[in-house]
Amino acid sequence: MFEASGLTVRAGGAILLNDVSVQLPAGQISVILGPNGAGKSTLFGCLSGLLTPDEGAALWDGQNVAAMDAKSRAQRIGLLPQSAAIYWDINVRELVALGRYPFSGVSSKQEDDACIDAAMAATDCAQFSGRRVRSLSGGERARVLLARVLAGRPQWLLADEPLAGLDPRYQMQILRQIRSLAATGTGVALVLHDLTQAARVADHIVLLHQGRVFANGLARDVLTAANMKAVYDIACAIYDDEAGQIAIIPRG
Ligand SMILES: Nc1ncnc2c1ncn2[C@@H]1O[C@H](COP(=O)(O)OP(=O)(O)OP(=O)(O)O)[C@@H](O)[C@H]1O
Repeated sequence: MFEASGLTVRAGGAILLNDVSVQLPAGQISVILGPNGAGKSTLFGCLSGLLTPDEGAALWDGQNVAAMDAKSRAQRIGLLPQSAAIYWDINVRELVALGRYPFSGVSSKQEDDACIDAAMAATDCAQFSGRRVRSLSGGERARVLLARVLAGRPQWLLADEPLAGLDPRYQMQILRQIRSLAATGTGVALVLHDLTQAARVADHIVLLHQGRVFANGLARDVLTAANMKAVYDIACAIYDDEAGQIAIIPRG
């Protein structure tokens, strides 16, 4: 269980998170939604231990993440940041292999190679193995960056917009992979912007607005027309699809 307990983050005279408390169970997919600037990436900063909140704490099974040893935190929590910037023009396999860095000295080359190969297969990146990362398209890079995180076999995956730039086929493939990770007990939290994708994949949704939790629960209860109007200031049509899930169509 991951828990945000009363997280408050302030910067530059603004309150980025304001007393945010949520529980994110392992083995489930939690989707964090909210408008631009709502505080989603700031929340991931706190959950990953990269950002120390001014008040409150991110707790993993009761342990304060900010106080964890950095190496063991990196071995357990895989963070896919929102920015897809790549600063070194190394080859794709080398970049994915960086996901094994927290395990240097504790994992064998054979184990590292198996993790790298599996992550590249899961994201369909093996075909680019020897390519320079800067020669890849935006969607290809996004998959490679996800592969780097998966190569670390995290117990918790925090992925900030993992579907950004992916075509519909790869969106579905990556969501299938993420679902199967959760089914094996991995904790998963995703920031998404596509409301229908969020409804499809989420076990539960946390809707942030202006640094606060506006709603938290099942997709059907959170993604209501009234909540979408209040948070995004948009009108939405909400349909039941043939699979018994909801589709949310912004109408303007
Ligand atoms: N150092 C800072 N000083 C002032 N405001 C900041 C600072 N850092 C971040 N912010 C603001 O905090 C808010 C939350 O940022 P955050 O990146 O968490 O939003 P987000 O929900 O992830 O947005 P997006 O959907 O655009 O990625 C934004 O309005 C941002 O401008």
